[in-house]
Amino acid sequence: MSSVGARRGAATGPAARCARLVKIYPSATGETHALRGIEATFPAGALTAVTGPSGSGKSSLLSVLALRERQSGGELWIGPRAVSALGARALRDLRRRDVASVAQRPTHSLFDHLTALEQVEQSARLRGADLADCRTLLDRLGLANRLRARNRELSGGEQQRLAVAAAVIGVPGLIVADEPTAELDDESSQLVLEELRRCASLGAAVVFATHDHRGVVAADRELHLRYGVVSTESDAGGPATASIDSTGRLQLPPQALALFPEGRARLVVEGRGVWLLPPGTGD
Ligand SMILES: Nc1ncnc2c1ncn2[C@@H]1O[C@H](COP(=O)(O)OP(=O)(O)OP(=O)(O)O)[C@@H](O)[C@H]1O
Repeated sequence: MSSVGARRGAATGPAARCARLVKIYPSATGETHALRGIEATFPAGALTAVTGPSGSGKSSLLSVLALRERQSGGELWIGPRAVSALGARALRDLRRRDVASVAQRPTHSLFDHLTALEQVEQSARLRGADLADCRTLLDRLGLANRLRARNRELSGGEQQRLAVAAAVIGVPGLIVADEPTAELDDESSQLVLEELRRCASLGAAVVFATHDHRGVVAADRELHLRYGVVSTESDAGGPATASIDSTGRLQLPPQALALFPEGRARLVVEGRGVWLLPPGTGD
């Protein structure tokens, strides 16, 4: 059984959770604060779509979640384990067996010298999965006739489906995919989303970034990022709720922000709610 989350049905606690997560990229001209205190939970058995405008921090969040990048601050728990407390060996084991990722550019997740079947078999071996499942999986993703093809012989869409296959074989507890349907037509997109759904139904926590309406519709929940924080959260088809972080901050949507040109508000706590009023206005 995976150490990350519940497997084979019966989903229980979160497969991953982050609190006050910060990611800062240093550069010659200064620092970019890509994540500014993310608070989020990624439940086992659920498909979470991470959305938001370009530059809002989706890929940065996914890279940290997938253990490809270390956070600059805050905490990330994978299953019960705080990532900041893990040594190199424990991290490597988690990456191999429990956390799978599909990079935004599929070739970054693939090896040029291996055939499609060999790529998936390699992941299967690392996770102790049954090698016989590899062909079936590639078949489900529409790649049955590309088993012996190498990357350079595959189309962008085929590479993307292959990267998904290598990530999901053996159903690791946490599957992180950066825009896994970006290169795909409707039919192939459907195959990928069905495969991610199958993994969730087997107990994996699936987290994927998307600009794609098809992806949002297929997900159980949506986390919407703006300026490196979770702006709103919603469950499938339900209303979005604004996210309030552990320090009490919440992000106003742009249309509400326009009501406060001075960047200040008067807070009136009343009964079960709170009024947010431009300074100087009456009750
Ligand atoms: N390796 C890096 N070095 C420096 N800055 C980076 C790096 N990666 C991302 N950034 C910056 O961090 C911010 C968030 O980028 P990120 O790629 O996480 O956003 P995104 O929401 O995934 O965008 P997109 O939808 O365009 O992929 C941006 O300002 C980006 O320029």
